[in-house]
Amino acid sequence: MEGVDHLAFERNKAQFDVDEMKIVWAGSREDFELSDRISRLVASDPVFRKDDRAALGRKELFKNTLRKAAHAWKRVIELRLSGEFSALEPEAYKLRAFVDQPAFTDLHWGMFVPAIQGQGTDEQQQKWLPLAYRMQIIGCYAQTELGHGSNVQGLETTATFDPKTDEFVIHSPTLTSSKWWPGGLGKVSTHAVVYARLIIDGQDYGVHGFIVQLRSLDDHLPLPGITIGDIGMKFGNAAYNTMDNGVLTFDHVRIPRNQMLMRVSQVTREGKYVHSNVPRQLVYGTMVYVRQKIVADASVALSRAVCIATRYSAVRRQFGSHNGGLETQVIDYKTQQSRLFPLLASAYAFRFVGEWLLWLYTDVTERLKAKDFSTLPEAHACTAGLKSLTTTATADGIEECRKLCGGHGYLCSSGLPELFAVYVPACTYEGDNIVLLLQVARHLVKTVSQLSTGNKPVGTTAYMARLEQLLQYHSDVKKAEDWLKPNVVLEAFEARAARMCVACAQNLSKFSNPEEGFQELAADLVEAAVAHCQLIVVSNVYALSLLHKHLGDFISTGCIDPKQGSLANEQLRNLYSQVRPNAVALVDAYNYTDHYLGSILGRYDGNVYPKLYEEAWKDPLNDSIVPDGFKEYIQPLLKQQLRNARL
Ligand SMILES: CCCCCCCC/C=C\CCCCCCCCCCCC(=O)SCCNC(=O)CCNC(=O)[C@H](O)C(C)(C)COP(=O)(O)OP(=O)(O)OC[C@H]1O[C@@H](n2cnc3c(N)ncnc32)[C@H](O)[C@@H]1OP(=O)(O)O
Ligand SMILES: Cc1cc2nc3c(=O)[nH]c(=O)nc-3n(C[C@H](O)[C@H](O)[C@H](O)COP(=O)(O)OP(=O)(O)OC[C@H]3O[C@@H](n4cnc5c(N)ncnc54)[C@H](O)[C@@H]3O)c2cc1C
Repeated sequence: MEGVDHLAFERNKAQFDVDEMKIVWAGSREDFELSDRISRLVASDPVFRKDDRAALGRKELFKNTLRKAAHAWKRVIELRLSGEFSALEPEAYKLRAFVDQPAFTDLHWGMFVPAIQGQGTDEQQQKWLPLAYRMQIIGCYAQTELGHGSNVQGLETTATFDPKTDEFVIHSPTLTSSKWWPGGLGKVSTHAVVYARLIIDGQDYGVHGFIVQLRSLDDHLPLPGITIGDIGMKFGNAAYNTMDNGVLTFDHVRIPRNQMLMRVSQVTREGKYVHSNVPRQLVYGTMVYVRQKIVADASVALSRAVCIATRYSAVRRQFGSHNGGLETQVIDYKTQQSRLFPLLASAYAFRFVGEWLLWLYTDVTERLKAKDFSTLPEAHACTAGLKSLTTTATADGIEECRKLCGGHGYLCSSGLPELFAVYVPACTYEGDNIVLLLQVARHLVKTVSQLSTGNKPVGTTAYMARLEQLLQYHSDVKKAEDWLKPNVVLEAFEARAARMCVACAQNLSKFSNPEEGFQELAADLVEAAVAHCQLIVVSNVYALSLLHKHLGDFISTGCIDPKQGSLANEQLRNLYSQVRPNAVALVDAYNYTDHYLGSILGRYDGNVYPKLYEEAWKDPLNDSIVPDGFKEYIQPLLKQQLRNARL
């Protein structure tokens, strides 16, 4: 049977309505129709072709990115995808997603514009946003330095107020203060939001954001006192090398006072520092916004990998032929199912948790407008924790999908190597995942310690209010089906997270210096934070596979016993059998075009082998039958062997 038939057969097995599921995945019928329209539009546009990417050198790749970005912007305007004011509309965002190539525009729209929106005064917004919305200026987010990234308070760039001229002097005092990493900075941005230490009259007021023009709007040359370049090739071939991550130094560059972003705190004409009645952490607001976006995108990246691995696993056959019959589809191996189906479930779970986090983020944004800052710590902990959890699981999941596709998964034409290389920095950028989990742990430990003062935990930590009950809890699961009850699963996860947090809090209390204790117990704290974040995401299959993976936690905290652990495993196997006939339909529900998937192994028609064979011949090495270099390097060897043989 040919691959084409395999997938048609698989699709016929589905026990649910795929079209309905497409709408569930998209969020609504309107969202589905929009995604469907835009993905087809991108797929049919030759400028957005991407199958030639792997063979391009850096310069060609980058020029090609500029071309795509300019064309994307043209299409946004022509199709009126940008709404009245900006490309931060869902339509434009979708177009960007389906173009599927990181570019400076991500940082312009994703960080520069939100930084001005969130941290600029009304006056500053009126001045800068129209220019940014029309892309008459292009901006980036210049926070990280060569010497400091995670430790934002450790940044060294200075912005010294000069009362004589009513200006700030932006300066890079050391090599390690060079801005290093900002995307879009290296070759494109005309402006940046630069994070620097505010110095007034010799006093250091900590890190603040400043709008700084970097390049001339006429000839694109760096302005006086500014040195900029690209930081060099990154992991993977094409992958993230479409982005000009940059290095930037300032030599006493002057900017007007009104270019400090002054929503959170201000510097007056007289050089007085005034802090508004708002938490200083609002300066970190852009990071919270992007972390939420990253969580929403995790399901997209994971689902692409899962779609490729699922379709290919249904097409691929190895072993098990009897009497000359067909070999077994690798998707029928229980080990394949136990590796693949939890990822399939995770992609769905992350899709829904992304929606929930968007709700949480929208809620906190509305509250902030009304000067209610009460949910800010919860929003920070959830965005940080879920960013960490989902990106780690997605990066690991993409790599697992590559392995699930055997040798062919290692070919660029499988789409998986590039997907991994583009995705994996998400575990580092916008906050290193461990550093972010430690932020969650701080929030949890604080929540536990405040219980005794009568502070009622809220939001995702509300379960801690039932601490006594959770500390007494022992699962009453008696048979495998009991693990299908959502409450049974949820309680086990709550009890495990609560016990791990309490254990950390108790161990911390043994240290006279809490900071020292926090450093010493960091590994346990990270595990408690993971347990809490997993609790936020749990759902049936996903929850049980997690429970199985972290069985040690559940047993060692006394939430369940080993027998109940085996029952969970038994139930998991039952669930895999139920998922099996639906697997291909479940990935079809993502509605991805072949252009977007960019994978021969994941083709909708399953026609894998002929296309793999065809693709191999397109490699530049196959342009000639005898390779360049044969005469210089191969022939002499062969002749030498011949001589030796004669000797
Ligand atoms: C052309 C066609 C059209 C195209 C249209 C396109 C449309 C595209 C639109 C959007 C695209 C979006 C996608 C964007 C893609 C972007 C790609 C990503 C690029 C990556 C960019 C970056 O990496 S930017 C740099 C990020 N850097 C970090 O994340 C640094 C990490 N470090 C920190 O965040 C912090 O310093 C810390 C969390 C580690 C805190 O350290 P520290 O302990 O020193 O804390 P502080 O003393 O500073 O503060 C302590 C106190 O504050 C609380 N807190 C900390 N952070 C926050 C926060 N963010 N919010 C609220 N509260 C916070 C902390 O909990 C402490 O609280 P206490 O109560 O005092 O305990
Ligand atoms: C592709 C890419 C794009 C980026 N784009 C931008 C951008 O547009 N703008 C921008 O400003 N920045 C950008 N960055 C920088 C990025 O935000 C930082 O690299 C990131 O925040 C991690 O910080 P770091 O490099 O200082 O890592 P480090 O903090 O040096 O991490 C190194 C190791 O130390 C560990 N570690 C650090 N602190 C602690 C701690 N307190 N406890 C325990 N372990 C710790 C980490 O877990 C990690 O294992 C980008 C980075 C990448 C890779």
